[in-house]
Parts: sequence; C-alpha cells; structure tokens
Amino acid sequence: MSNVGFRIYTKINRPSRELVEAFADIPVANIADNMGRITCVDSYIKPYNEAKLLGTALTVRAPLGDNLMFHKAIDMAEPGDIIVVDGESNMNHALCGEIMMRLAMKKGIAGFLIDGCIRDVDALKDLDFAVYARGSNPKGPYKNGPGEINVPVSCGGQAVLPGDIIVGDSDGVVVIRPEDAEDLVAKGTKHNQNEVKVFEEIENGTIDRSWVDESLKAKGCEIIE
Ligand SMILES: O=C([O-])CC(=O)C(=O)O
Ligand SMILES: [Mg+2]
Repeated sequence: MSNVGFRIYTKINRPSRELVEAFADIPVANIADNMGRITCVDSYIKPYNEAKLLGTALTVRAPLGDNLMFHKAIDMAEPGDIIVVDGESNMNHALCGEIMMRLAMKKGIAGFLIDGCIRDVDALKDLDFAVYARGSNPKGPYKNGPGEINVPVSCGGQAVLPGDIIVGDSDGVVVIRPEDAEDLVAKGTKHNQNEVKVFEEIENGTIDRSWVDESLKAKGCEIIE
C-alpha cells in the first residue's frame, strides 16, 4: 500500500549521540567551510533565540499552513531529535507556537528547523529551546493534513533526510549526512585549532599577510600608486 502525500514512516536510522555531540564546539562556519560551502540552509531561515541547534533530523512535509503532521512528529520524536519542517516557505500561517515548543522541550526534543512561519515569538525569546524559522505570522495553522513524516524534505534550499545531523548557531544552519560526520568532526576540529593559531598571530603581530598581494598579483589586479 502506498499513500503518497499522506503517510508516516516511523523508523529513522539515527547516528550515535556521541557522533552528534562531537559537533557541539565547532562553529557552523567551520563545518561549512569543509563542505564546499554548499550545504547550509538559506539565510532567510533565522534563529529566534540564543539556544544552540544540534541534533538528528525527524522530517515533516507540511502542506501550506497545515500542521497536523508536525503535531504527530512531536509525539513520535525521541530526545535529541530536531523536527525539520518543509513548509514550502509559506509565509501566510504559523506552523507552531509556544504550546508545541513547550511540548517539544518537555520531551527533550532538540529544536525545530522550519521552512515556514512560527508564532509566539516573544515567549520563545525566554525559552531554552532552539527554533529556526523563515518568519513569523500570528495567523494559526490548519489541522487537516495531508503531509508526510520521515521522507526526504526540502528546507531552505537543502535536501534533508531523516537521520541527518543538523547544526545551527547564530550564523545559520548546516546539514550533515551521518556517513560524512566523522570526517567532518576531524576537519572542523582542525579548522578550530588553525583559527586559534591565527588569532594568536594577530595578537602577537606575527601574522603573515603576504598571501593577499600574491593572490591579487596572480589574478592580474592593477595597483595604482
Ligand atoms: O495551533 C497550533 O497548533 C500551534 C500553536 O498555536 C501553538 O503551538 O501554540
Ligand atoms: Mg499558540
């Protein structure tokens, strides 16, 4: 039986918690720089508080302005999951508010990443629960379906698969396939260490800036005295 457009897959192949947590101290920019700079969600999707986003994707496809499947996803989610909602970038209805955020928090859900709108933005400022969304709208959602859970979704121009590792900070959000994660933890950690070295060189005045002029010269830039 196939019920395309209105179906729920219950199983997610989640990476280990340890592997997900290994990204905790790596800024999103330092992860993205090791991924060809092409795996970040659209910058229109913004954090609504200071809480860090780190967890495993449970995906939802929500038809325009309808959050029935989003509610079901909260009930299905496990601690550490991030509910990633493909709301088709719709700006006309909120897909969640404070009730759903508090419910999710209580369950240990790690956050919401929503290509669509939220509401109760003022209340969210004081909640220790990460919510990233495209915008806000006071108009509430419908609850009729259809929709799908745990299928590949589009969120901020990125394909997100159930089980993907999601990392967000004030700069934005990056999407990581679990099979790439170990390598990216190693590269991101090295990236962090290199940056610490650069910061030290800036402080003690030993930073080598010769690469700027060398690069301009190699690219044929004319410098006029
Ligand atoms: O009506 C809904 O499902 C969303 C909502 O306002 C809330 O979560 O507070
Ligand atoms: Mg509400």
